[in-house]
Amino acid sequence: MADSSSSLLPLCERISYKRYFLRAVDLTILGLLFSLLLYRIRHMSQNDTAWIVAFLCECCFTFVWLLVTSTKWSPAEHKPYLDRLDERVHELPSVDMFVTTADTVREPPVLVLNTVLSLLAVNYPANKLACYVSDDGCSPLTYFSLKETSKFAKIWVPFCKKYNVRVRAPFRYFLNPLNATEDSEFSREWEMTKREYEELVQKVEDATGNSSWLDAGDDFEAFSNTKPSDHSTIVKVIWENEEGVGDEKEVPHFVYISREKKPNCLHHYKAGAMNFLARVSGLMTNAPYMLNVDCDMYANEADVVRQAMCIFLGGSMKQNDCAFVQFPQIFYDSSIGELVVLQTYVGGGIAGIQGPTYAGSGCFHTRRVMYGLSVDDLDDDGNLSSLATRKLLAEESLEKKFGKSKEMVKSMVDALQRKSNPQDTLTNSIEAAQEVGHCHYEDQTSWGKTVGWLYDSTTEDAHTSVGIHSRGWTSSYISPEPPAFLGCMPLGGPDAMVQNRRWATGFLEILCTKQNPLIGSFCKKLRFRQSLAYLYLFTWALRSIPELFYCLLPAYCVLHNSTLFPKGVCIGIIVTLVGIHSLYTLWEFMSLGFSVSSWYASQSFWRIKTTGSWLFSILDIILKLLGISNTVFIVTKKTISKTRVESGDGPNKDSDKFEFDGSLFFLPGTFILLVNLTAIACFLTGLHWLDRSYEGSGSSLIEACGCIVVVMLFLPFLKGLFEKGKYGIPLSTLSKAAFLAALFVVFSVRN
Ligand SMILES: O=c1ccn([C@@H]2O[C@H](COP(=O)(O)OP(=O)(O)O[C@H]3O[C@H](CO)[C@@H](O)[C@H](O)[C@H]3O)[C@@H](O)[C@H]2O)c(=O)[nH]1
Ligand SMILES: [Mn+2]
Repeated sequence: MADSSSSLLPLCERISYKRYFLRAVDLTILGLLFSLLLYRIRHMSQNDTAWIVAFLCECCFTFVWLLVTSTKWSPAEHKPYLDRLDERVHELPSVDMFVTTADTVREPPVLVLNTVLSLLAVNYPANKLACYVSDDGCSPLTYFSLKETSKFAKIWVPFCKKYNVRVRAPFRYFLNPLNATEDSEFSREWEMTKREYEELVQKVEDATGNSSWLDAGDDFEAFSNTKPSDHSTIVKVIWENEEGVGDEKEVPHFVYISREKKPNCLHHYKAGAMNFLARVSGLMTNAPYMLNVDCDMYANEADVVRQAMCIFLGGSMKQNDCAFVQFPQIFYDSSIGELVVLQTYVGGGIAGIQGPTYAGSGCFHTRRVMYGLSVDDLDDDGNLSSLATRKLLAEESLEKKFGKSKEMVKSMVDALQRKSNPQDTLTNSIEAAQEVGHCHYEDQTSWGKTVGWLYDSTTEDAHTSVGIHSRGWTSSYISPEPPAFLGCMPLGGPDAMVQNRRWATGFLEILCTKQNPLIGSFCKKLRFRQSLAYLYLFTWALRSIPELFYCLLPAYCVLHNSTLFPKGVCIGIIVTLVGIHSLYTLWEFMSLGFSVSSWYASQSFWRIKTTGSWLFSILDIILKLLGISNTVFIVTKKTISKTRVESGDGPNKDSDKFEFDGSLFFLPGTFILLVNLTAIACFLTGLHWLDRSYEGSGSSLIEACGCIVVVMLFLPFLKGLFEKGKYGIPLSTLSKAAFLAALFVVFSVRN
């Protein structure tokens, strides 16, 4: 274990950034927002309803900016020192690695097997690793492709380690051609490995859609007569690294699991899958640390596990309160830099308070914390305090908390007391593993409530995260270059809208649970600014209402001939506000290597998703609270990118066309566009002066400019008016929007 001699340099360092200039910009924006509010209050009596609505919207924006300023105030991250780890830690702890998959169509098996290969090949002793794949689709195809993967892994893992390959997901590695000047042994092995990989892909592709191989033996019997939503638990040890000594040629343990599913039995989506993974791995290897990645997020950095260990084994006792280490989610196929920017600046800011939020993928958790421990349950030396031991380890309390399996309870006790007693052979635990995968196993236990990944939100990651921080733990953020994990993201369009709706719905659901950050801050151990940071995230959906109104206000004012913006020199407040905010966000994008067009696309997409997806999140919650329908987790569609890895590994910046479909998501945006276009047309033709006399206080060029800005923000919709096929707005959406726009225009002019 770690040599804790105090004279030694630490394994990691916390770096905090002061960012004085950016703080000044944040405060300036806040100041301008308050001046605007003040101006509105002083001129309230001279203006009409539009003025009040604008004031209310701006109150919301100011509140959000307060949260943003507090969140971004003091960013921090951790820097690991791998060489020091190698010098000092001779016995590395074990790590169980979890991959979840759910749907072979939306998540192509070739993508899943690449993620698995990248994990099996990391630079870490193979006898300290185990990889578990949870398949919520109960698909024989997934199982088949993983079995084939385990054969290829015996070639791939030694190859990667021998030549110190950097990118260990073959689909990315083989995109780059072989450098001809390399030595011939390497060339031969490279060619051979590539051939083997292509054969693997071919086998998997042949097996897709052709089920004759299902009869290939008893091994697939468990899958006969199963449906993704109705089947018994399946646990298959695909590869067991017997008597592993951590040699370079070894392949870590590799297990396939699929928990039981029955109609009418809640399975809690990914959170349920993660809890089953925690239990099965507890029974089999019981490693003190668990890595969780989504099936598309391959390890792009071979040293990633050792990097995380630098934090956990950091040396000082203070590090004991680090519950998890989160790496940012970076994407290899997206032109939208938005999430990267959000993670760097907002995520980095949260990291400087109590620690980053758990983001669902690319995260190392400590098993004990996931079993529900609080910081107070530990003594200074990291052992369970005597009080906690009494409280936690009483036999009946354990059963009530963790379920009836005796083996499970034993593994829990071992994990809580930091004794890892893995089974001699994994196959011994198969029976117990099947028991804990029963769909009623969690009934009346604490799973999903205080133990494991938390239920009742479609963003189980954020929910679990706030639960952990509320128990007093901290977390650490590492953002190495090149990125440790890379995944894929849907480009702007229906898939992205569905995903954003799920996130915003999930966040709002958390506000309705016991993990509401305000409760956490006042009654538990969530730090105040951390709770504000969570509040910033969790109120995303609510922002759709003021944003929707604000996109309609300029048009309303032009049509109704009323004033929206300050007059005279005070218009400078709005102009400066928009100018500074645009430059600030542009700088954020460009500082991370994104282009001006990517910034523009993101500003536009932000408006589109706020008024589209997030509005429906509010509806989701209302329906859930009324008991009419429950929220669902729709898996995001993932595609295998065929573009070459460029030197910097940055995201590709091609294809930024926005796609549409007939869903209601695109109705509000189309409506906003039509309304604003009508208002501009009316302004240009002078129609708004026909009805009434100009009294000096009506709308002017500035309100019309507001309409132009809105149209510019909804540019993908404007283009969509003239495009055909998937890039065009469907006629059904267009006609509904036109009808609503006509009502709006009549309402604005008559009112
Ligand atoms: O019933 C389910 C549904 C999903 N998944 C898995 O969950 C992961 C994430 O699903 P995905 O569709 O990729 O969601 P994203 O929105 O891309 O993912 C982000 O947001 C989710 C919360 O909304 C988190 O769970 C993810 O970890 C996080 O990366 C995937 O590996 C899925 O296979 C399951 O195992 N079972
Ligand atoms: Mn994903």
